[in-house]
Amino acid sequence: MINMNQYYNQKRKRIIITPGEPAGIGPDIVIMALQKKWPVELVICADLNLLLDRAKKLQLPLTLQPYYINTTTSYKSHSASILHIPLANTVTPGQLDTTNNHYVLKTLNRAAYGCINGEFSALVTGPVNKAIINQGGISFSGHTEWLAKISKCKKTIMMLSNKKMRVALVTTHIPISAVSSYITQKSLIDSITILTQGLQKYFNILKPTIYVCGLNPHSGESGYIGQEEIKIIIPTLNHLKQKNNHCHIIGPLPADTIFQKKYLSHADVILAMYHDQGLPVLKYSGFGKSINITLGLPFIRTSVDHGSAINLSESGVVKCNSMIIAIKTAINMIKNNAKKIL
Ligand SMILES: NC(=O)C1=CN([C@@H]2O[C@H](COP(=O)(O)OP(=O)(O)OC[C@H]3O[C@@H](n4cnc5c(N)ncnc54)[C@H](O)[C@@H]3O)[C@@H](O)[C@H]2O)C=CC1
Ligand SMILES: NCC(=O)COP(=O)(O)O
Repeated sequence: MINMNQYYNQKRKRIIITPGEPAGIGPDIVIMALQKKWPVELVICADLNLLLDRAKKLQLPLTLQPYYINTTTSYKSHSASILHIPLANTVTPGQLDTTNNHYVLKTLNRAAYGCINGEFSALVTGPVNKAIINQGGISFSGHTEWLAKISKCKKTIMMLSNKKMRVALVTTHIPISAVSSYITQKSLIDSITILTQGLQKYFNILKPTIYVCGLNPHSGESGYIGQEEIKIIIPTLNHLKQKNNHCHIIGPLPADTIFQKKYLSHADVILAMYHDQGLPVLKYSGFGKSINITLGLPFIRTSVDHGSAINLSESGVVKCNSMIIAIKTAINMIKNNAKKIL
């Protein structure tokens, strides 16, 4: 039986968008993306006046109608529904302010709980500034970890994607000194399982081919440059290769040579061991045209590939391609998942 939230969401798919850090470019890229006509209802979870002021400064048209759960709005360009969450303090673009941290997290929490309870079909996030949230006394390492906590998920997967490649990570926002301790049999099995299920469910890839990076230079050089491959990664992958029929696993391969055409043309995804092993390659191949997807949550979440770029807020030189691709990908993920439910 569906509840009232799900009923109104099913009538017209709703996507909730959080613009993120109010002093950064999040509001700018959301307003820019709203200049297009979208085939779903977009609900912006933010301060109404922040968006109207920013649109004025950017000289872009914007119409925002109050969001009501039991009415749906028509799809028009430069318009959206607004789920108003008031700012704590007036925003000066380009100036981070800890007093607005709770606002940022309130928008995120409201949007995430709305996805969990079926009110929205997907969450698209704009960039937050992790440092200012921590500076205000709240421990925050990223949306990925925050949403996992809210959703009570022990493990999720960060996967970035563009036209050339997908890159997923075993570990996310942790210090480099801690990475090795997070590379365990369990974390590898969980990562590959979540990745496989996510690619099947949302991208229609029935048996994904996953190329896996080693951790150490040259994948440990037979144990002479690090032992993690011999002790953990190779035995775990061998175990999965024998037991797991749901995906093709290749590796571990040295991270410095895995990102070449002959592998990428066969790989559905490259699984890197840590953030800066995989993401610089992906961002070099398409920064601003890539997106970030969290797999393993009980709802769809996509995001931009860039940060809050506070130096560019209101500058008018900001690019919104990543936000547009994040919304389009969320729509496709909703469609692919719906086909499986029917
Ligand atoms: N999804 C999210 O919430 C993300 C948040 N961040 C956070 O953002 C903050 C700033 O991070 P940075 O490392 O400085 O990365 P950044 O992506 O904000 O900026 C890197 C460079 O790219 C430029 N840039 C970024 N987005 C752009 C756009 N849409 N159009 C034109 N130029 C753009 C910036 O001006 C800067 O020169 C950090 O707190 C970081 O943790 C970073 C990545 C993703
Ligand atoms: N490098 C990706 C990034 O920092 C975004 O992380 P998240 O906020 O989406 O967890």
